[in-house]
Amino acid sequence: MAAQLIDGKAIAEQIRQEMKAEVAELKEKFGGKAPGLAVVLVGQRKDSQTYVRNKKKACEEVGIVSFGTDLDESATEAEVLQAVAGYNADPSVHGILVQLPLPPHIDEQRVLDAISIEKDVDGFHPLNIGRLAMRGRDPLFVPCTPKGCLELLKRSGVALSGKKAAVVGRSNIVGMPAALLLQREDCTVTVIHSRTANAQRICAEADIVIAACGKAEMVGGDWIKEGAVVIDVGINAVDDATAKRGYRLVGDVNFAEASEKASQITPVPGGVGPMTIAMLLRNCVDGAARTFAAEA
Ligand SMILES: NC(=O)C1=CN([C@@H]2O[C@H](COP(=O)(O)OP(=O)(O)OC[C@H]3O[C@@H](n4cnc5c(N)ncnc54)[C@H](OP(=O)(O)O)[C@@H]3O)[C@@H](O)[C@H]2O)C=CC1
Ligand SMILES: Nc1nc(=O)c2c([nH]1)NC[C@@H]1CN(c3ccc(C(=O)N[C@@H](CCC(=O)O)C(=O)O)cc3)C=[N+]21
Ligand SMILES: [Mg+2]
Repeated sequence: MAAQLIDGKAIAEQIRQEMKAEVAELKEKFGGKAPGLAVVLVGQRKDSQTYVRNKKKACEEVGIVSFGTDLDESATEAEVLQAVAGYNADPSVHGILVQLPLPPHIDEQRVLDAISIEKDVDGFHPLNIGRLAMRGRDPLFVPCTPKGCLELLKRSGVALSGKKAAVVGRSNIVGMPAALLLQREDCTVTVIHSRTANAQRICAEADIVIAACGKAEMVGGDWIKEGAVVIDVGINAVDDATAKRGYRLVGDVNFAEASEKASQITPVPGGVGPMTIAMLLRNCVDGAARTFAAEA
């Protein structure tokens, strides 16, 4: 039986429409003040430029003012820190995102730690992650990609409490926070990583699978339990001379195989990617609303 498609692109579009109305209300209530998002981009990576462009477009659609600093690949760490400090101090900026990865000569941790926790819309600050991990505590911001995965599950009517979930990958920005979020929803979570023995067999026991291992189509049909819900975070470019851009995107899940087993599944592209951007805007609007209320 073929799985039902979870249409991330359509759901993200709907969320942007909801936020558009909220931003208009905020403006009304707080004397015309609008949420502001600043994006710092270092270097000329094609994929990073694409995401940053998509973020700016989405901001405009929703009514968020976007700010940007584009630095050369050769920029120093001090220059990046200076851009962050400027946005930390700027009252019209409510969210700051430093696009990753940074060039190797720049210390990513030092830059991320410099972002004011009140403006950490990526949710990567250790204080936000720490609170996410603790019972009875709440972070100011939840990382956008895992938050997008959970939003897809909720809006697709997937019950989470008491379910077995498997997360393939344990990175700070996707796998680990995704596992924490599922656990907060009362799933019983197994985290699978590169040293996990019998990864396929363990994954095949899960009712819910979030795949974020960065390996094209690694999660095959035999990793998926009949009827499981599959969220594919992976974005992998594979060369394809017949494709418009010379490559096409595939996920970390073998879609053709997994969709024969799953009850619901996200596509790549058009799944988690658009939700990541929608959740970034969500965090930005929430941060601005908190700040406006505190100022009023
Ligand atoms: N849609 C979106 O918005 C986003 C998509 N992505 C995509 O999601 C994927 C994951 O990204 P990210 O978390 O940054 O990647 P990382 O490379 O940082 O992490 C990959 C994780 O997968 C694990 N892993 C690698 N190989 C295997 C294996 N053979 N078996 C089991 N686990 C394995 C690694 O284990 P170990 O810890 O042991 O090394 C690691 O924990 C990528 O495809 C990326 O492009 C990322 C961000 C946003
Ligand atoms: N500080 C920081 N925060 C991030 O959130 C962050 C980052 N750095 N670095 C890179 C990753 C990756 N990421 C994506 C965002 C959108 C799509 C997206 O919109 N994807 C479209 C396709 C895009 C295309 O066609 O190339 C889709 O899946 O349908 C993908 C990936 C955010 N990341
Ligand atoms: Mg680095």
